[in-house]
Amino acid sequence: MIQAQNLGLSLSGKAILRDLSFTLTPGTVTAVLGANGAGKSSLLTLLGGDRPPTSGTITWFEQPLSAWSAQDLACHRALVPQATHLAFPFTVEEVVALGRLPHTSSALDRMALAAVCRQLHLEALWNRPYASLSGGEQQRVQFARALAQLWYPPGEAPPRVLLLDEATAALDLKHQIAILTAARDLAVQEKVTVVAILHDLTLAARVADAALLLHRGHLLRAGPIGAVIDAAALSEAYDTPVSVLRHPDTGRLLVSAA
Ligand SMILES: Nc1ncnc2c1ncn2[C@@H]1O[C@H](COP(=O)(O)OP(=O)(O)OP(=O)(O)O)[C@@H](O)[C@H]1O
Repeated sequence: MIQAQNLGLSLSGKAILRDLSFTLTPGTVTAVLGANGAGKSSLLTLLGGDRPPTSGTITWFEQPLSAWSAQDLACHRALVPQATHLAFPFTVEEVVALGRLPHTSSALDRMALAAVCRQLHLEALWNRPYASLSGGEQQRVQFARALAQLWYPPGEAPPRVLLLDEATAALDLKHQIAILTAARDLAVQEKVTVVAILHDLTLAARVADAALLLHRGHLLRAGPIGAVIDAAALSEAYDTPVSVLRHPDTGRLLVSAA
């Protein structure tokens, strides 16, 4: 369980996040929603331990996040950013292997790389130079790197956190669903806590169990996804009329500008 209590963040004298309190449950996917500049990426940097909050506390699996060492954190949480440009001429395999750097067993590293390559169907890209890939292909490789980082042998399931910062924004429909389904599987099957910033609200309604809706650094709404995907709350958060409909065949929620 991850608990955030009265979180605040100020940068360059500006209040970016104010008084956020919420709980993230292992085995679930939580979407972080909100307009540009609402504070979503800033919140992810706090949740991943990359920056301390200015006020408030974060507890990670019964321990203050500040008590986790950098090495321990690296073995238990992975972040996929919006885009990653590398200055070195790495192959895809070498980029995915970066995820194993915090770990110490080369035998397990090989198993992790083989498992992730197979799971994400990266065989055809495996020996290609990373820089030669399209933006969407690079994003899939970064996701694979994060999965390799969080990979443990069957039977071992330490607490883990996967943070996705608009990680599917550059992907086509099929790969968006594939990546978010893989993240969801990791949550359901291995009790990983997944937190994903998503701008596509229909996609969020489809893959997330819960959501945090930010508005100008405040938590406007938090809870089960069905309660947060609400026309009035979304219209306020995005400062534009939003409509929420239900697909007549699948029953899934569809969200669009009204
Ligand atoms: N180092 C900084 N100094 C001052 N202000 C900052 C700094 N970093 C971010 N901000 C501001 O904090 C606010 C929140 O930024 P953040 O990147 O968290 O928003 P976001 O919700 O992720 O936005 P987007 O959807 O556009 O990616 C923005 O107004 C941004 O300009």
